[in-house]
Amino acid sequence: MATLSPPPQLLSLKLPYSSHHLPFRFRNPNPSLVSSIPRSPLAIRSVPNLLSSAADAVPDEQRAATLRRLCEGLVPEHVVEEVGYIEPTDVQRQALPILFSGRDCVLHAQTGSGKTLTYLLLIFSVVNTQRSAVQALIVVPTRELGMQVTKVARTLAAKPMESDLEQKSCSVMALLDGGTLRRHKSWLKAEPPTVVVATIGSLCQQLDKQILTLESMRVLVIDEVDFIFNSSKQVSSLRKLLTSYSTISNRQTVFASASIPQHRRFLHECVQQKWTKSNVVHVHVNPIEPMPSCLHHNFVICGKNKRLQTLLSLLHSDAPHSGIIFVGEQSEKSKKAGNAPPTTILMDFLKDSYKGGSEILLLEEDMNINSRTASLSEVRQGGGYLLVSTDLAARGVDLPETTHIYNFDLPRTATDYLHRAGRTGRKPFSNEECTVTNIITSEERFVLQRYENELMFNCEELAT
Ligand SMILES: Nc1ncnc2c1ncn2[C@@H]1O[C@H](COP(=O)(O)OP(=O)(O)OP(=O)(O)O)[C@@H](O)[C@H]1O
Repeated sequence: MATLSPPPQLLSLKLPYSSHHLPFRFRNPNPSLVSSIPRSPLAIRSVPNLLSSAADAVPDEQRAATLRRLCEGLVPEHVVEEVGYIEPTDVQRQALPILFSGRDCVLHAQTGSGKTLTYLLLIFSVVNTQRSAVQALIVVPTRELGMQVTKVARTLAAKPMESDLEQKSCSVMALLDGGTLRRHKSWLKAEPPTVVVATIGSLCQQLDKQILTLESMRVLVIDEVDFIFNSSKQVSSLRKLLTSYSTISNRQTVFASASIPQHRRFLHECVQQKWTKSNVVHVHVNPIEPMPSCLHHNFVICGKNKRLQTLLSLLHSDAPHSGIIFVGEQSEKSKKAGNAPPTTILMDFLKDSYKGGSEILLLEEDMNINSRTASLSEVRQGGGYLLVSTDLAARGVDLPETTHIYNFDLPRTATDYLHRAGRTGRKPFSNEECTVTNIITSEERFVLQRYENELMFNCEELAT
């Protein structure tokens, strides 16, 4: 699908504007950007049409609006400066005016398309740092994603030295599984942070003990919403949270994911259950191309007992600077039989046989929290890496330098494929080509074919 974006341009430039303060709580969006979006309840089915007609009605000059222009008068100046990007991605261009108008949104856009910045800009436009209360809550499925979102939010919130010292800066707390809840409890009691990024388990503990309350909440974001709804461990807590939040007045709700299976049903349920207001907007970017187009998909067929050797020859021929190797979870049966986990077998093999320069790191649920944190921070340090991971790294984790994905085991569903593949190709305006290579047996070819049909991409066979 054609994008609305002008040609690629230099990214990550800090804009040369002075950093005077604009009002934090000025909530009127640029009227011409949202004037064609009716405020009355929407027929959900008409939402995609409505969005495209809203975009069509926007004059060319506004269609090319910079991020700064979209945020003008709504997001504090120092936050806009910290963003650094000039051009909005498609999801940012389409969703920001709607979010700034106060509407609830389902952000449904490709992996790596900038959904995080979209909802964070909304949060910075809404919160009042003079109030000592938690006003925004971002729920994420994993500790790893939580740490990443917290880091981006804190970077954006950081105020420059020369800024108005009377204005308090926005504080961001990470309330994540594996953290020290006692420390959080004292923090929440003494000086509530403005924004909390939480995994649902840790969040519910604090809500149940009434250490954290929802009363002053203005924005609730559920990131990777389909994953949390699909997780038997997390879904009931999420439903409970959404039901409690639905009683709060003056609230805004945002759901985000690159995959929202049966999205019409989901939207219907959101309205029925009052998780969102009835005029919720479904911002669906690139619906006919769910997979980023810069990805090349390959497969190699080999026997089950040849997979390690096949991976090794792929690594030697690709010589990836930075790559992720996804491995399936160990089955209960294999655990009971006392077998070593597949991740351990693969790590041992690579450490012995792989002679490339990249550091080999591991990320999986069974590691202790400190080792998990250490692996990801080493990867983020730059330099080359080969990260061996279970699906723990498949959702939301942003490692923009990753150029190669290897599915050592085929993912269980097309949705899992989409998210694993989406750990590469994460530089929105880059032409860099990234590859996803699947190591499969001949029996698995038809499963991969099914994913290709479902996600509308082509996979090429590599000669061995
Ligand atoms: N306007 C922009 N211009 C250039 N890069 C951007 C822009 N907005 C965000 N990015 C960068 O794009 C990368 C991907 O963004 P982000 O992590 O928000 O993707 P996402 O849509 O949440 O993906 P996923 O569905 O995988 O979670 C990040 O490194 C982010 O800094």
